Amino acid sequence: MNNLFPVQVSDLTRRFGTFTALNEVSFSIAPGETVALLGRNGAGKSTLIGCLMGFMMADSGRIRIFGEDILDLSRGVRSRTGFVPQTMSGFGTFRVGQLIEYIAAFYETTAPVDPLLAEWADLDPAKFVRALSGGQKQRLAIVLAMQHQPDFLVLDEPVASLDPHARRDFMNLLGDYSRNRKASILISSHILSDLERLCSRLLFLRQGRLVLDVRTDVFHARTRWLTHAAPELLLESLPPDFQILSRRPNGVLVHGYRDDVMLPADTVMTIPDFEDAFLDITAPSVEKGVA
Ligand SMILES: Nc1ncnc2c1ncn2[C@@H]1O[C@H](COP(=O)(O)OP(=O)(O)OP(=O)(O)O)[C@@H](O)[C@H]1O
Repeated sequence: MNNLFPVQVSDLTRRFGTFTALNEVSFSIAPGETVALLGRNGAGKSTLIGCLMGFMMADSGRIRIFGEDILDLSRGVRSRTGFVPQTMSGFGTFRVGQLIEYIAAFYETTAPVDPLLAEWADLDPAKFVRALSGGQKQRLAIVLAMQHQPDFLVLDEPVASLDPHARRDFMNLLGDYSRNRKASILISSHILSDLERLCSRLLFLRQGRLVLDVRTDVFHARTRWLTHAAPELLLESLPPDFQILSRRPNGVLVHGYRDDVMLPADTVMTIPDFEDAFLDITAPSVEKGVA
């Protein structure tokens, strides 16, 4: 693992009683990378995010943020991180403008909110937080997490309550932010089309395990459905570097596909749609026999 990566997660395991919510998860995030955290309900995304943000302790494994252990982060490193929760709660008695100033003080930020972010959020600073709609609260949560221009930003389903206009504009804003600032971004969302467009890397979690960690362009170039009337023949012919992600009665979804591999005659190769691939890769029923 590259020591210079701002985010390094190694062999992270988190249990709740006898249930293992995260199972030896390892990955890192480079500067300027926007990484999608993908998985069904209960796959472990929020647990992983909780550990990454220091809200929750892992049972084993290690997290380093900008070279520091998550259990012992300096104020300097904390001020380089930002977090957008699924829903914003509390602070109802603050006015929007007051809360923005209050949170900015923790980061020792004196600069005003970036005009593009402020324009996108379109919030009335005089309004009480308790009087905001769900989507407006989510916009405020985003402003609070990004106003100090973090170098590592984590977003846990940040767009669920945003309308389609606000969602599209925010995704564009986030893409520009990551490119311009070279920030490392981890985002979980169930809106796959957004993640496919925005993210340069994909992490697929299934039942607490990281089953695939891949660059988005590589995923598209090298993930294929292979089907054959005699699927056992097809399976026997697959080279060891083809990772089987999912099985169906007549074939397999593989990652690592190359054109130069000889497959049985009449093998049909198709390019999976991203949503279909997600459903197959993350389905718990395919656990058996899958790499
Ligand atoms: N405090 C807890 N006590 C017991 N089990 C928990 C606790 N928190 C989470 N879990 C379990 O851990 C697993 C992972 O939960 P987690 O919230 O991380 O999933 P998720 O991928 O974020 O799901 P979603 O998409 O629904 O938000 C689930 O099976 C959940 O029931």
